[in-house]
Amino acid sequence: MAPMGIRLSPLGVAVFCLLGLGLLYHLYSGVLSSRLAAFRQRKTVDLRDLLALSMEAAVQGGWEVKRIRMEDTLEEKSKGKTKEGALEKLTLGDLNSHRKMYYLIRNTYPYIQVNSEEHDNSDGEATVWTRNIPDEVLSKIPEGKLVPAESVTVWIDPLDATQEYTENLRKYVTTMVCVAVNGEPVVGVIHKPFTGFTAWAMVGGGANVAPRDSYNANAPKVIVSRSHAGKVKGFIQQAFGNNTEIIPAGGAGYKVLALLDASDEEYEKADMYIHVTYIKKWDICAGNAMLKALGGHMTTLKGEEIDYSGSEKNPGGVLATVSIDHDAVVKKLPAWDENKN
Ligand SMILES: Nc1ncnc2c1ncn2[C@@H]1O[C@H](COP(=O)(O)O)[C@@H](OP(=O)(O)O)[C@H]1O
Ligand SMILES: [Mg+2]
Ligand SMILES: [Mg+2]
Ligand SMILES: [Mg+2]
Repeated sequence: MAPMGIRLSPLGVAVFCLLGLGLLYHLYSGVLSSRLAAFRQRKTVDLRDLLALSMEAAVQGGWEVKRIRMEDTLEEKSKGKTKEGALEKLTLGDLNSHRKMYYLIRNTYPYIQVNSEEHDNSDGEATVWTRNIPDEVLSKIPEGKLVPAESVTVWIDPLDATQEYTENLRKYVTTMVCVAVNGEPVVGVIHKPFTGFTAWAMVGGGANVAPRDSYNANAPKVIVSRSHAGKVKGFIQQAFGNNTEIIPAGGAGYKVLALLDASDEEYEKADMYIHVTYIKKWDICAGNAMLKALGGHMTTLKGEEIDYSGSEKNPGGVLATVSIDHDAVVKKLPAWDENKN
């Protein structure tokens, strides 16, 4: 019996409850669907998959780099000047390689951040990764490693050593991909289009290159830029003496391989790599990941770690070593002022 003599019909109660539920649904559906969307975006990616994809991208970009060089259709242009006033060259090799590499990665993982040195206005390429992981990777890295997609930044250099590419100095030319997680470089791929060799490494995973047996930290052979050298020679002589052997070479990727035991051709066997001008993160991230995976270091000239998220700029120079006391080398370097080099 309801109070004050009102009788509730069961049908009325049911209709009332349904109306109430409808109202609640209406009020909360917006909230629920946006929560659901946010949940879906919390995607993960497997770093071993990203390594294999990076290798595939570097190889496919490398085919374009090689083809354009063989056909001698570089269509060399200038993108402008570096901070120090050197011409920044751009060729069809850089652009075609960018298209292959960038869209292969973007189409496979549309929700991760990919930063390439080059850009294009085309509609892109309809390529997707085959999901094939090379046996050499599977045997050295038996298990995948998941990370949140939003923590990943991929850096692409579709053609490193463009200057040397235009001079037909083929051995310096590489294509590179790097994967950083929360700004830390963890996967590095450096591919040589003209020998077909692909160097790869994953921090805490494995690598197909290794440090050499010995390095000379006291009287080192130092590898440096041949086309963006700045005042590197004086800087090195101040640290290690006037008779220090300095090896000018093209390409940031090449110079990292010259520190290692890479098997595809003869390298100069450098003990350290020093760069003093304004290099970008797509030039150095892959080498940094590779050295880190092998127990080595790449830092600014003050010994600071380089953060591979956010802006592409690295104004603090580069010191790269492996199997030697990196901090002791930093201490030997002259005081560093980025505005004076
Ligand atoms: N001061 C600078 N400003 C801009 N880019 C620089 C630079 N110094 C070096 N780089 C880039 O770093 C790479 C290696 O340089 P180097 O061969 O002189 O050691 C080259 O990459 P790209 O060829 O991909 O442009 C070069 O353009
Ligand atoms: Mg480069
Ligand atoms: Mg480049
Ligand atoms: Mg360039």
